[in-house]
Amino acid sequence: MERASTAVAHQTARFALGRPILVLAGPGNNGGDAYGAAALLRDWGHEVTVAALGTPKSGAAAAMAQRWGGATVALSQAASRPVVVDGLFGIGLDRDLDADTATALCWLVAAADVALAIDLPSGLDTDSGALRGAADGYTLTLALGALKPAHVLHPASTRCGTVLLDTLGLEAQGDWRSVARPSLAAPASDAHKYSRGMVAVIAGEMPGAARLAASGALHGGAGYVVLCGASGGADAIVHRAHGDLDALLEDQRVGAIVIGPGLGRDDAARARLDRVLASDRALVIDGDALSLLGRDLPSAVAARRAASVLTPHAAEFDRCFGASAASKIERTLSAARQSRATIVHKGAGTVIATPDGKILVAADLTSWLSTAGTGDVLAGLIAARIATGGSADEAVWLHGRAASLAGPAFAADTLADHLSEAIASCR
Ligand SMILES: NC(=O)C1=CN([C@@H]2O[C@H](COP(=O)(O)OP(=O)(O)OC[C@H]3O[C@@H](n4cnc5c(N)ncnc54)[C@H](OP(=O)(O)O)[C@@H]3O)[C@@H](O)[C@H]2O)[C@@H](O)CC1
Ligand SMILES: Nc1ncnc2c1ncn2[C@@H]1O[C@H](COP(=O)(O)OP(=O)(O)O)[C@@H](O)[C@H]1O
Ligand SMILES: [K+]
Repeated sequence: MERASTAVAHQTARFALGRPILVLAGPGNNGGDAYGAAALLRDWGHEVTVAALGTPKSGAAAAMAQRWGGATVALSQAASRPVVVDGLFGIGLDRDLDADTATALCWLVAAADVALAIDLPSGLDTDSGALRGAADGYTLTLALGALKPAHVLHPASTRCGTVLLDTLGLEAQGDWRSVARPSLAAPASDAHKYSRGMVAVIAGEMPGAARLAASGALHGGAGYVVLCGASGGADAIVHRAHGDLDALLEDQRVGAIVIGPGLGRDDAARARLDRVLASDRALVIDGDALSLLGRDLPSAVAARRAASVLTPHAAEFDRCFGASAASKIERTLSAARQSRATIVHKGAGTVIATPDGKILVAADLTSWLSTAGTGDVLAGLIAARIATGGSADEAVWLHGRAASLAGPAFAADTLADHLSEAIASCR
């Protein structure tokens, strides 16, 4: 708590620039951090007011309140100040904020020029990222010890402002980490198109979606991309008829197959899906393929001999694994274990889980990705990374970077054009 209060005081001082500071102190250790920071800021010469909610419950927090020693006002009586430090609740919040607390907090945060949350904005569920009365408008959140799921999961993440992490020297081992820029080498000097990674995309009723996936694979670094059952698309994509599917599944050079984008849900689609599932090729299973399998998906995929990557958005995830109130991280991990597949659970705050229990979160994806077809590009890109010996999280990072490079209001058709620059930044 000493280290936490000091970190909070330092960050606050950097932003306060002499302006009056209001510190909100709750009854738990989050409040303890707040009292300790208030005492330091006062000792450094800042004008500090403390608004208290309840009395400190732990010995450590009580000691910090004693160190503050000065007067406190009740939260409900607090006047606004240009700088607000929120130490009402952190990871110990176990129920919604009551209406009076939520109202006072919302008003004080909104009225401040700078609002800093200690560890978490008060009123967020740490593990699920659900809103439990939190205010809007924080400038920054100083995460203490380690990042918590609420810092990266939607909707909580949208309330945090800029998240800064101070590990406090605790070396806390989290069970998940953020998707990071991969390091990608250029192809070996003796590379050829097949050794670079060969990807097959199986088309269906809506060939445009499969074309987008093929384009994602091609621009994502694959050496050879076959589009099976659809014509058109980039000139470098090789076309095969649906009649060639069995031969393609036998082709040992094929490193990964994408099935699902635009596949359709009729009998022909189902028959193609069953043939592909029975193959010993690595698969990326997306869109209609996920919906066709529905609740049969976990067992159908777990029975496969080769690797599978599933790329559901929220509705597809529920269709395959059932709806639940548990956190996106827990649900994705459980789905990965059940299906013995890597799951890329898409959406604002994409969560990736592997069957061996590794969890990665991509929190800072641009919301311009929410346009039709970007998921198809991602499916192809994942296949390209897998066919070249890489991983799904590399693809998620590249997809996010390409979307940032594409700028606002891009169309999925142009997203793959930015993958080259995204890959170039991964040396
Ligand atoms: N752990 C570490 O390593 C470190 C932890 N650190 C800090 O400690 C923080 C966690 O502290 P914490 O565990 O005391 O929880 P915290 O969020 O202060 O609140 C819990 C209190 O609130 C109460 N309560 C709950 N919900 C409520 C509600 N809606 N409305 C009203 N009351 C409610 C609940 O009591 P109850 O009323 O349920 O008896 C309990 O008294 C963490 O975020 C970080 O800042 C750092 O100092 C450094 C390292
Ligand atoms: N609000 C958002 N913020 C960030 N990324 C998003 C958001 N909405 C969607 N995405 C991303 O955009 C892609 C959309 O995929 P998907 O829903 O399958 O669409 P489609 O099937 O039309 O391609 C996914 O990669 C998803 O993570
Ligand atoms: K807080």
